[in-house]
Amino acid sequence: MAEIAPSILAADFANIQRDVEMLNASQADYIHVDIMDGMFVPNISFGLPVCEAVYKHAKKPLDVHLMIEQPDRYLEAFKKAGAAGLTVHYEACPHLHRTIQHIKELGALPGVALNPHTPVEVLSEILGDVSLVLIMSVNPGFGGQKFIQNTYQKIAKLQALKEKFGYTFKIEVDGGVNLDNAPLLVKEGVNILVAGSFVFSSDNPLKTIADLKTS
Ligand SMILES: O=C(CO)[C@H](O)[C@H](O)COP(=O)(O)O
Repeated sequence: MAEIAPSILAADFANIQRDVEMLNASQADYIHVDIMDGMFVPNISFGLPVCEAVYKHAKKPLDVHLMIEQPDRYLEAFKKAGAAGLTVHYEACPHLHRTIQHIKELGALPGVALNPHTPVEVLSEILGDVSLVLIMSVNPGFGGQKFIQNTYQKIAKLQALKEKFGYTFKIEVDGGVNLDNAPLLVKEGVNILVAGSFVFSSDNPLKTIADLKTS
């Protein structure tokens, strides 16, 4: 059964406490927090104060996805703002090993994310050091985009590497996730499904989260 990480990016920011409490009452396993800086990605989402506000009400661990340049500058601050897991982008980290060690030293679970065009093989020397690999199934920056079909074979390749070397990291997929693609994603090896608009724009988010979990 997959774990579910609804993305707070798709919540109603004027009612953030209400939406976090809905997630607390749901079968969600994490709350996914998307940080965008307008540089690494073209959009700006929100920063530390919103992360702190979510953390204040959250009863689920915060899975923080840093879509920012030079993420090392903000690791400690996001850990203090409530991050249980900190995921950085391979494409934003010239010294990825150092960055991953820094996240571990802070006491957070280290994750690495890949943009759609980046092959999984670039992670071969770091896979033993991370708790999570996040495969972007849309180009990062915006919620509500169309799922990229090539993601399936990318996940299959990552799962094959995981099995071959006995790694323990979880595979997370993010972008355009819905009930049509979730079953095949889980079959290919995905452990955590991130879903934003599909959850928050549904008539019954609690049921949508439950349905995704059993997909
Ligand atoms: O990282 C993200 C965008 O960069 C979002 O988490 C992702 O797009 C989820 O939103 P949706 O489910 O609406 O596609």
